[in-house]
Amino acid sequence: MTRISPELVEALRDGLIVSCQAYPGEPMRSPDTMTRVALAAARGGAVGIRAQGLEDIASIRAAVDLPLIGLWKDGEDDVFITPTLEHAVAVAEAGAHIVALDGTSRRRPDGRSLAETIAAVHGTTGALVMADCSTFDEGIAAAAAGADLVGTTLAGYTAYTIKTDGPDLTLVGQLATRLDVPVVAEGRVHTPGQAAAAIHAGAHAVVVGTAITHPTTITGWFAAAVAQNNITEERS
Ligand SMILES: CC(=O)N[C@H](C=O)[C@@H](O)[C@H](O)[C@H](O)COP(=O)(O)O
Repeated sequence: MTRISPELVEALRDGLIVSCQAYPGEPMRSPDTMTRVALAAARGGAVGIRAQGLEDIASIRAAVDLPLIGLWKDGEDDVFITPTLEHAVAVAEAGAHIVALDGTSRRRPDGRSLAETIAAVHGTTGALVMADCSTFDEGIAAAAAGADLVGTTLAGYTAYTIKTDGPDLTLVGQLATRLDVPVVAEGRVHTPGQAAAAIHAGAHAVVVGTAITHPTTITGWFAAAVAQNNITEERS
């Protein structure tokens, strides 16, 4: 077992982590494609990569020499980001330096508490843990449960949180003020300005996914703007 050193987290400070994920059935859903996307992100200045699925994690770890946050989305339950200890251990064994897992207060499918899960990941794999949270209280609880990093990943994606237009910078700021562990801003960071604002709000690092690595969504943004422009011109 190799224990991941804290210097790896230090290497993420004030940096951009690029999330390279394609969803089931999408054209870019293949480990080779995601690895190429991650290599391209590394060339652009990413200090870390976030990747989903065991094959993508293994492929990216072999090809990209950057800290790797891994997760495994699975199941139809509310808790779907690396939902059980079994998933978390598999993510670490696939090559993730940091295992991202659901850090909310919701019941986990295997019945383990967050603290039990984190302790077991630390004990059996040596990987670090990033807790993907949705509220201030969850972030505080996740740090107390032993999380090495706390992310705002699920803010706006639980039944009891509101999806802000853009990243939830208020939550980032509140957590960064209170916590000793690094806070990672993640979710709906769509512009360079928002990424910079997240660091300014106190984030240790910022994760950007969709706006860099999901061409279907990005194309949709442009297509909608062009269509809107056509409507405006027709009216004038
Ligand atoms: C809620 C959820 O399932 N988030 C996932 C977590 O890994 C991904 O689908 C997101 O793309 C990622 O968090 C990055 O966020 P954005 O794509 O908004 O930059």
